Amino acid sequence: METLASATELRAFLHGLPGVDQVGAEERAARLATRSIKTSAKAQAIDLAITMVDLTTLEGADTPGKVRALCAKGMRPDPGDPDVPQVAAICVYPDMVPTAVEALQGSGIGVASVATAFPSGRAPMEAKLADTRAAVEAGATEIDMVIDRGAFLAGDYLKVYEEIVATKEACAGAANDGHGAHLKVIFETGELVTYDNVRRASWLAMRAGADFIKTSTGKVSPAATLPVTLVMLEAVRDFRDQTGRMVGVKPAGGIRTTKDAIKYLVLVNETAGPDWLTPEWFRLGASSLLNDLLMQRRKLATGVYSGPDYFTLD
Ligand SMILES: O=C[C@H](O)COP(=O)(O)O
Repeated sequence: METLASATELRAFLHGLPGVDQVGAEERAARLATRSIKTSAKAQAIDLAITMVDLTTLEGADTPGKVRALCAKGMRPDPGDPDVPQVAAICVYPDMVPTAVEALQGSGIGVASVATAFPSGRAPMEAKLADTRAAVEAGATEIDMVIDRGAFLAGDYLKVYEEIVATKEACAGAANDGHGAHLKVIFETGELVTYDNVRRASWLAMRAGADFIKTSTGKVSPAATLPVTLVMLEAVRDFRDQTGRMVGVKPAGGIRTTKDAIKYLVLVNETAGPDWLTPEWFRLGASSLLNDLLMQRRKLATGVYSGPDYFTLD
């Protein structure tokens, strides 16, 4: 993160970024989405995708029992096959963090908490920071904050920048061995409307210290799309070229099939490059993708399609 001269400097920087070629981005994403991969590579891709899943439940009706069941599923996605890798993280609301921390103890799986008045981002700053601190103190290893889209769309970039900086500071709690929680910054790209805004939000968040940039909350349509993710992957690639710092990317919302997951992996490889093809730098935020990955994995291994009833619900 860096010290900014002023709101004027930030606005000039963001508006000085090259505009996104909308047609070009959409065509490139569509072209990459048609790329086929060999069966052996598909098996590897499915396992890689499983390791990248932030297995998510973000419902008003979430209960400790549901969160514990999700944690069990994340640790051992297919009880019938111990070779299936575990997921990257379990993503929950802040009040469910203690339950997830306890259930995942010793597993190495991260506990991601949404924060800063998720999903709208509409609350006084102090409430947003308290939200974040509570999650970190309860043991969250990752914080998925939402930006203030209203401020962004009104052109108040400095406000958004300062919120990200303050949230990053709140992530540096006493928990997590003193290293602090990793900060993912959610743009809600469906509300930012243009690819130019997505590029601006990406650079704004990265300059403010984001560890990850994330497309969506899953509560607004459109959520994650391939072209939006392409724009974000270009941003993290260019940011590393300029600063030497790597930032991760997390598309989230509406990703439900193995086919979709593999399209994202191809996009990562071809846009940011293979350095990003690890759970450290790329995640798939999803509430109901894991079962399809498990079904396709089993089908590849046995030739038999097990059907959704075979696996526990996710
Ligand atoms: O961060 C993850 C999203 O909330 C998940 O959205 P989804 O339920 O559409 O998979």
